Amino acid sequence: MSLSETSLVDTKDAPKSAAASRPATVFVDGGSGTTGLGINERLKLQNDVVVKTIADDKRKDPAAKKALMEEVDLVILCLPDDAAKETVALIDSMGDAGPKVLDASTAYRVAPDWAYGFPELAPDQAGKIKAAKKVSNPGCYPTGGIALLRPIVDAGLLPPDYPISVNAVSGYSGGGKSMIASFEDGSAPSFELYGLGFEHKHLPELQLYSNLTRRPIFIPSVGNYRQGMLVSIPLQLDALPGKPSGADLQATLAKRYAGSRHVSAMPLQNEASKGGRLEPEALNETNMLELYVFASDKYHQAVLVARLDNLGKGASGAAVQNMRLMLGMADV
Ligand SMILES: NC(=O)C1=CN([C@@H]2O[C@H](COP(=O)(O)OP(=O)(O)OC[C@H]3O[C@@H](n4cnc5c(N)ncnc54)[C@H](OP(=O)(O)O)[C@@H]3O)[C@@H](O)[C@H]2O)C=CC1
Ligand SMILES: CC(=O)N[C@@H](CCC(=O)OP(=O)(O)O)C(=O)O
Repeated sequence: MSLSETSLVDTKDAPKSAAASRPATVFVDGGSGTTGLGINERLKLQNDVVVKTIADDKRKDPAAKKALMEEVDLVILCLPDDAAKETVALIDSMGDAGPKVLDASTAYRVAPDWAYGFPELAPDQAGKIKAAKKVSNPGCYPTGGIALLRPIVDAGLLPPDYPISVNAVSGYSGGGKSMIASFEDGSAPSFELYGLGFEHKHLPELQLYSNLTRRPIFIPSVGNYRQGMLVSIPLQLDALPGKPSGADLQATLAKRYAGSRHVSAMPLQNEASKGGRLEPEALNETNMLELYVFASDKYHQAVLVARLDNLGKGASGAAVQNMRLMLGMADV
C-alpha cells in the first residue's frame, strides 16, 4: 500500500484507541494546504500524537484515504467544502468503526448533528466537543464575532434582534493558497472590502452561535499582510435597552472568560486610556484571542474588537485545541 507514516513517537505497537497511555493517531486530510500545514507544524511539538500521512500521489485517492482512516483515531479535514463532504461520506460508510472527524471547512458548521468547535462558546461546550464524533472547526471571523457577542446577548445587555454590524480585516492567508499566491505575485489590490453581496459564508454560524435572531451585516476586508485579524462591532450604547456602559460590557466579557487559557477579556479602553489604536498581527503564531471594549462615556458609544491570528485561534490553533479535547488529552 502506498501509504507512509510519520511518527513522532514509536508507533509499532500503537493501538487504535487513544487511551491515556498510548499515543493517539491522527490523519490530516489536506495536510499540504495553508490550514493543514499549520496543524502539522503544531503537532510536531506534541509527542503524545502520531500523525499518519498519505503518499503525495495518493492524497486525493478515496480508497487510499479510507485505508488510512481505518487505522486512526481522528481525521482532521483541511479541504475545500466539497472535498470535505466526500471524506465525511467515506467516514460515514465505515459506520461505528470509523474515526472521529474534525472539519475545518464551512460545510458542517451549522449542522445539528455536529458539535461546534468553539470550546469557549458556553460553559458546557468543551464537554460537547469532547463527547462528539463529529466537530466543525469555527470560521476565523465568527470566532472573534461570536466571542464578543454571545456573552452580552446571554447577559441581556444586547437584545437578540438588535441590528448588528460586524466589520473585519484579515491577512491574506485567510483566503488559502490561491489568495496567498495573488498577494505574493503582486496581482491583488493592497486592500479590499468584500462580502458586499450580503452572503458571506460565515454569516450563518455568526448569527446562530451569537444567539441573534436578526441577521447581522458583515463587511470583511483583506489587507496586504500575511496573517492576523481584527473583528469590530460598533454599538450606540444609549440605543440599547438598559443603556449599559463600556464598563458593563467589559465586565460581562471578563466574567464570561475568567480562567480561560485562550480567550482574554482585556482591560476597558476609554477616554482615560489614550490609546484608540489596535493592529492585527500581535497574536500571530498563537492560539490566543483578545477581546477589547473601546468606549466613550461622553458620547455613549462603544466598539467591541476581537484580535486573533486567522491561522491560529481562527484555524489551526483551534483545530489542535479541539483535537486534544476530542481525544481526551490535556490542553496545551
Ligand atoms: N486559511 C484560513 O485562514 C482558514 C481556512 N479554513 C478552511 O480550511 C479549509 C482549507 O483551507 P486552506 O488551508 O486555507 O486552503 P488551501 O487552498 O490552502 O489548501 C487546501 C488543500 O486541500 C487540498 N485538496 C483539495 N481537494 C482535495 C482532495 N479531494 N483530497 C485531498 N486534498 C485536497 C489542496 O490541494 P491542491 O492545491 O493540490 O488542490 C490544498 O493543499 C477550507 O475549507 C477553508 O475554508 C478555515 C479557517 C481559516
Ligand atoms: C481573507 C479571506 O478570504 N478569508 C476567508 C475566510 C477564512 C476562514 O476562516 O474561513 P473558513 O474557515 O470558513 O474557510 C473568506 O472570507 O472567505
